[in-house]
Amino acid sequence: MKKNTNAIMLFTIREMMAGAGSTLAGLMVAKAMFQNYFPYDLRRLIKRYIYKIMNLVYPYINIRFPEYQGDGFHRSKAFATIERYLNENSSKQAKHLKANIVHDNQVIVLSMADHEEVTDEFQGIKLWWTSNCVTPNRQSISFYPTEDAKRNLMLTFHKKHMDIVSSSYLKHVLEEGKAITVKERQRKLYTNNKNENWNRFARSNWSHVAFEHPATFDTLALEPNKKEEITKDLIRFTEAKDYYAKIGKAWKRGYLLYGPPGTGKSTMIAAMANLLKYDVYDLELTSVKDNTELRKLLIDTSSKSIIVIEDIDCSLDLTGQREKKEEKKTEAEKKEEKAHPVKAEMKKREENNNSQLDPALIRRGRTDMHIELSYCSFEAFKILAKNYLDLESHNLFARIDNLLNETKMTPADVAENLMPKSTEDDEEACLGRLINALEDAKTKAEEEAKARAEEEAKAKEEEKLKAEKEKDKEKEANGKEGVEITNSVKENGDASH
Ligand SMILES: Nc1ncnc2c1ncn2[C@@H]1O[C@H](COP(=O)(O)OP(=O)(O)OP(=O)(O)O)[C@@H](O)[C@H]1O
Ligand SMILES: [Mg+2]
Repeated sequence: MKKNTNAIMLFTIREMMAGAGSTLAGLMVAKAMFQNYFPYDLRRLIKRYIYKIMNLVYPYINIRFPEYQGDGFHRSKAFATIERYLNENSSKQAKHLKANIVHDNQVIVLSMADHEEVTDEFQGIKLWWTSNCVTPNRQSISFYPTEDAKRNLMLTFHKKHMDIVSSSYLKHVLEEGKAITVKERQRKLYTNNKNENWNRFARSNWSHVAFEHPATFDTLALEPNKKEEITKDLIRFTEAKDYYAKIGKAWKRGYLLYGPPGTGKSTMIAAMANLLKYDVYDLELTSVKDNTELRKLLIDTSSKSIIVIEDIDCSLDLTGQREKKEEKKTEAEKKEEKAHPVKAEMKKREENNNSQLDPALIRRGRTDMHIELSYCSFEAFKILAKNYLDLESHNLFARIDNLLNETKMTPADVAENLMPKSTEDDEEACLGRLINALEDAKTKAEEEAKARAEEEAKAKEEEKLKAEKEKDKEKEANGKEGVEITNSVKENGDASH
């Protein structure tokens, strides 16, 4: 039964083909006659008049955007951008769509299938876009690879709208298309840290992987008003292209994020990248040879990118100040650092605060906004409790609020305590663990403060004793001198007599 159906279908097509064949044959004969019996000049004249008449009766203008331009090897950027723009409309309007699977088989992007038409409206005018595909007619057998089908997009509109189309519609299509491309593209995390797998012949100085950090401003534990201030600043910046051009300033903005380890500096960078849909360039300054290389790296970044320099205070001594600081270290300090390198590194990181940085680096213009990320506040804790336990309130919150006021704990440590460690770990257990950790931290801090106070008191006592001894010594010395003076006075006195 099924076989029969197929057969009927085939028959019908053959019928149509036969009909079309006779029409085509008729046209071919007419064309051959036209070419054989009319002299060249007369043919040209006739063609010109035919076009003129066509122009009079056909009031539309067609603009064709081929997929490949020039050498035929490079896909036209305009084509790709227009395609993106049309995808937004076509997936709602067109009945035949093509599915393109992108981003490692994770995302399906629908686009207009060949020979589909969609309408668009702009400033009250109507325009039509058609997608065409011309397959080369191959009549001979060739050993060479076959030529691909040529695709193009055709824009049709009434000729009275030519001004609007050329002055604003095309610009609008390209800008919208670009914005959609940015929104949908697989973002990348670039790094200039060349490992052993580094391809020496690669054209770029950056290597990259897909950027897939899930952090967002919603999940970032930070006071809501600070969050709002930062996100508003970022959005204002992205929308200020014309403003930057007007004031003659390069369209870039520097943010200095500072704070102890585990307070969310790197997390915030990921949240910024996700908010703006920008690529991230992780610039490892210690791998940069000199200024020329740095400049090359910066030139080689794409637009819409966030360039991150982690631990800027530790990675490069821009003014040689750190070297001087190193030189000033006492032998004992150097020995201590060698014996406990991890502790020394932690200390260095703890010193990572605003005031320790080279002023040239953090002055306005280089870094426009300074953002301090600090120990976990109660507001920040509430966000973490929502993220990790889906909890908005609990009777243990008040206790945690008090403890957070009394002791310092980084959001990283709070998060670690809140995270359920087994299936039996319920919210009560997680909050209880955090309370224990906070109490431990408080006791430890108190003990440390006590020990420090004792040490300070001891040092002061020692200092006092030392000072007293010095004084005694001085007195003794002064005493001797005094004696001598007395003697000399006496001698002088003697001499005067
Ligand atoms: N403010 C925060 N909001 C949400 N999660 C946070 C926050 N701070 C820290 N975390 C959690 O702690 C982990 C470590 O934080 P992150 O790497 O952002 O800290 P950092 O400030 O960059 O530290 P470092 O100075 O060591 O680089 C993150 O993966 C995240 O899970
Ligand atoms: Mg970090």
